[in-house]
Amino acid sequence: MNGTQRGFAMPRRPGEPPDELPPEKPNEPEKPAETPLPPDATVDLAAARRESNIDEVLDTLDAELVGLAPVKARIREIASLLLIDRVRRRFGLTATRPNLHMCFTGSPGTGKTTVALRMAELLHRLGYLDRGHLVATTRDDLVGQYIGHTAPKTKEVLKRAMGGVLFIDEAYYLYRAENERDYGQEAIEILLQVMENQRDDLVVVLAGYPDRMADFFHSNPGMSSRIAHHLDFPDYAPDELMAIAHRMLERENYRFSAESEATFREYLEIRMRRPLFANARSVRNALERARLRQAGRLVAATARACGKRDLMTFEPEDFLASRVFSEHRTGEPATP
Ligand SMILES: Nc1ncnc2c1ncn2[C@@H]1O[C@H](COP(=O)(O)OP(=O)(O)OP(=O)(O)O)[C@@H](O)[C@H]1O
Repeated sequence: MNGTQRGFAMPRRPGEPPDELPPEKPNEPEKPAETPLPPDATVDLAAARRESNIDEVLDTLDAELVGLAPVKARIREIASLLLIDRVRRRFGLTATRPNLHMCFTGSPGTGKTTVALRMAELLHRLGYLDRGHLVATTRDDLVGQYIGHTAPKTKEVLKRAMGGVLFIDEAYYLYRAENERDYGQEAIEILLQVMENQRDDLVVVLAGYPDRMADFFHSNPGMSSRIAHHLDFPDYAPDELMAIAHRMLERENYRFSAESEATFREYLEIRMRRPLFANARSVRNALERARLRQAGRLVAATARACGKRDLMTFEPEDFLASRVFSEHRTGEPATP
């Protein structure tokens, strides 16, 4: 359907599926290059690597995320595989495109969405995905509340994600074992079909807590068999969280005073043991709140001139005013 025809299309009735997904392409071997290189030719892999611009994405990933060495290593492996596939095609060597659907397990705030975003960019640069964008979803984006609503909803999301990465956070909520007629099952079936038949156009990343993902795969072996890569995102240790905080501050032109660094570390050690702790996301939120307090402190101190150093520096009171400290002192229950 071209753009003009679409403009004159009849409005959809409620519950009627939207335009169908793009036609399925069988996962055929890649076509060889028009004129393959002769068998005795050689290719400069470093130049091929430069041309694809993948190092830029890999360097961004390194700069952006502290730690996560095994995750970064796996991403480099996938990048190498796709680069070699490209070079093979230049020699007329065919191979089916690798399955790249993935599962990212880890607690909230461990970097799963950020890595999925960089992955999408990388796959685009290597010619695997046409667009390389990320569509982040949860059950509510895919599953309807009434009969007939789920298929159109799921297909609409899939259509938006075509050419990029579809990220499904807490994917296990799609499946509700206690309710046989849950509409989530319908979404899973559509996803399975697209993951199999249109994997040249879309990479699906399922994300969530490790134990719940394991249960989900146990109940949905079809889904499990379509996942090629499992990447684990462990919780961060206090030193890593401090390194993350430093990196965040550096990017925003802030810094800790010597005393406030120790206060922030103490804050983190308490916060980590309380409910709803979300790793790097909690670090980000704590720094945002400290920024607010620092601004209040500076504006209130009208008797004192304010220099660049003051504007950049967090002091202990910017953290000590946090509820985490007061609740810790009084033993009150944690608040989000
Ligand atoms: N290793 C890290 N180094 C630096 N920043 C990090 C790291 N991991 C996560 N972050 C930052 O923490 C924030 C949350 O990360 P992200 O959204 O990728 O986590 P997530 O695992 O997808 O969490 P959620 O499931 O809650 O969305 C982002 O701002 C991200 O840049």
